[in-house]
Amino acid sequence: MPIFPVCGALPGSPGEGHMKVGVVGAGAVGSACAFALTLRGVAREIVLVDRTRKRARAVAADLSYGAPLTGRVVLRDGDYPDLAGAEVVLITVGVNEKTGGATDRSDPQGRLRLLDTNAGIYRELVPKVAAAARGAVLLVVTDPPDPLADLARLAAGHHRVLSTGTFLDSLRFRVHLAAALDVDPAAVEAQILGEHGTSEVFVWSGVRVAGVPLADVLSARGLSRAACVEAVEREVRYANIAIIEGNQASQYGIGVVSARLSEMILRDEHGVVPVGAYSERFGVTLSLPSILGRQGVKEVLHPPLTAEEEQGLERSAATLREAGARIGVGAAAPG
Ligand SMILES: NC(=O)c1ccc[n+]([C@@H]2O[C@H](COP(=O)([O-])OP(=O)(O)OC[C@H]3O[C@@H](n4cnc5c(N)ncnc54)[C@H](O)[C@@H]3O)[C@@H](O)[C@H]2O)c1
Repeated sequence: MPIFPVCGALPGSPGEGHMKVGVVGAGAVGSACAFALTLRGVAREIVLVDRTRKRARAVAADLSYGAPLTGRVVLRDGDYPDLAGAEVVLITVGVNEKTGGATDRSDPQGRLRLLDTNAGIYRELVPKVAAAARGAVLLVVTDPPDPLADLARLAAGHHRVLSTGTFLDSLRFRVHLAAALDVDPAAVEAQILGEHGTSEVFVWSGVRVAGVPLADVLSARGLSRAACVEAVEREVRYANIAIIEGNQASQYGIGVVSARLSEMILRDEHGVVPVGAYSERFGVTLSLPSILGRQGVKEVLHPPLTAEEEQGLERSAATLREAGARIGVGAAAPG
């Protein structure tokens, strides 16, 4: 329901560029997603759903008071049926790394430690989301997003399911490379592929600064590649844990990432970013550079990789297939 009484219809009309986005989960991440969606002017209507309705209502009300300075958007709290007509639904419910005990840098399981608990929540909730928001693209934000996207795809009964995957990791990669090289992150092209988790693959062979290969930039400055790799990977791999140690939850970066992905989908932009989608080749959801449009991933691109990176991607896929098997998703081995 609208936070405040509405006289007349909500802006826009469903099916005519209404741009309705659902955010399921109004915790730290869901609130940050709704905030970023509001600031970017992505949607005309944002519906927040949480098991604690009061929380969703409070977040929607809080954002509503800033919305007149952003764009024309109506924010509401709601229940699952209120997601009807949404074109994109972000799913952010579940335990986070802090409450789920996934903040140990030496734990090879990493975010996969949250899988069993969050899979239980997804089994119950995704059918309700899919029944209400029939044509929507579902964007899985909850950790670990890749196996949960596989579960959500089966529970929803369609393929319009993405995981935020390694888009955020890739931005962290760009930001730390840019800091190391003292350049604008916008000039750095760099990607992380595979799992949003400990088996992720840094594609060092593809790093460019305004088209110039990293090796050339480093050698022109007399810098060591090994030192750069070690320092940047350490920062990026544990970026979430460092944030949680200072502020309980990693939320703002993923909020902007989720809003930007929603925008690419709603506007049928054909943006190309590393995002998690089911891969026939790997038999599981994992991140590869993907062309995003109104129905989700339109096409996946396979960048050239070194033999080592290729092996890393195979290992990442195997890790995710094992995780899927653990929750009964039973991803088939690739043919
Ligand atoms: N994909 C990424 O890159 C990324 C980044 C940061 C966090 N995350 C993940 O996002 C998730 C949410 O994190 P958070 O910090 O917002 O947690 P949080 O505890 O602040 O919020 C979770 C919300 O989910 C709601 N919820 C829980 N179970 C529910 C259910 N069954 N039905 C409806 N609502 C329910 C809770 O009421 C709460 O409001 C975690 O899994 C976290 O690890 C993912």
